[in-house]
Amino acid sequence: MSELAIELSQVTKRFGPKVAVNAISLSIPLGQVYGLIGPNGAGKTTTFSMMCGFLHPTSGSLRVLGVPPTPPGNLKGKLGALPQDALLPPGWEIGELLTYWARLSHLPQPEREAREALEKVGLSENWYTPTEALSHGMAKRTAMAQALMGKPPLVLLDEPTAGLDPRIAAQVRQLIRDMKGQQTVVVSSHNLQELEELCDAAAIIDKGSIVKAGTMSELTGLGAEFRVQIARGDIIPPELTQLPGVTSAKMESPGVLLVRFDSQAHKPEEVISRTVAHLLQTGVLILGVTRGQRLEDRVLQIL
Ligand SMILES: Nc1ncnc2c1ncn2[C@@H]1O[C@H](COP(=O)(O)OP(=O)(O)OP(=O)(O)O)[C@@H](O)[C@H]1O
Repeated sequence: MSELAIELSQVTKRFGPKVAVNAISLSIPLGQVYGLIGPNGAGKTTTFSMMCGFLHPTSGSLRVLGVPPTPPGNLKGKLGALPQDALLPPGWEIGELLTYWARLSHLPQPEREAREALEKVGLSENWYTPTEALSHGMAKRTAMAQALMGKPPLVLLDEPTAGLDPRIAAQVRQLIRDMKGQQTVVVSSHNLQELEELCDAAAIIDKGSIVKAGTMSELTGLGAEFRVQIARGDIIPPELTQLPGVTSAKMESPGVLLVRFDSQAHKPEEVISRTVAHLLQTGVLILGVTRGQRLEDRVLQIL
């Protein structure tokens, strides 16, 4: 198997005249938590559905765990998926339903898998609850439990925390953190703080195309820029660009100095310390220093 969990090459999906996904190329290494970011209608769910093998691309090619994802049997037992609007069949108790699904996936100890998965999503008390009696959040957690059963090497989660209360959402985030390095997880969410915390890398999609992709550190500029909150004093940017490593310096907004630096040749701590020392020497008073930019701000800037 290749070192890539997922590889999309020039993948396009049309629905009649509508181009939902437009020539996307994407590589997701094994063991990463990878985020799909984008506004409503960007094409995230369509991309997910193609990765799961639920939809066939109009053109381009996909490889998931080294094989084409269609027909879906290609990935049997290797892929756990939480679709965006997971619907549970009526007339089942959830323990019974998960055990049935575990059997369908040929897991060796179906009932045990079902119990462990329900425990992970905080529903261990609900073994006998009928599917019709589940709240939206409980139904979502049941669907998530299905995706986790058997510890598949690849887990695709479309908006896993949307509609969950804060305590359960935090529990789901911890589950994803625990999978890091052991399973590959692709997760889409509109909660960008959540993705910033969880993901090793992400792609920002808009109108079916990737507008930016990279590691979280690249996306947030963590290794290449910092901001200094200025309380008082005169900033002379040309003086700052004379400092070793500093490539640009400008007032981004009143009281906020943005400094970019050459992260290949210089360590962040050295450039930051030199800059701060220079500012202090020239009588500038500083309120704080932050590295990079919040993912949310970055995404709003890009889209
Ligand atoms: N079956 C379909 N038939 C026609 N158009 C579709 C179909 N599925 C999706 N689309 C369109 O494709 C585009 C991408 O939709 P998609 O659901 O992938 O977006 P998304 O990024 O997941 O959005 P959201 O954040 O709202 O869930 C949208 O314009 C949507 O209307």
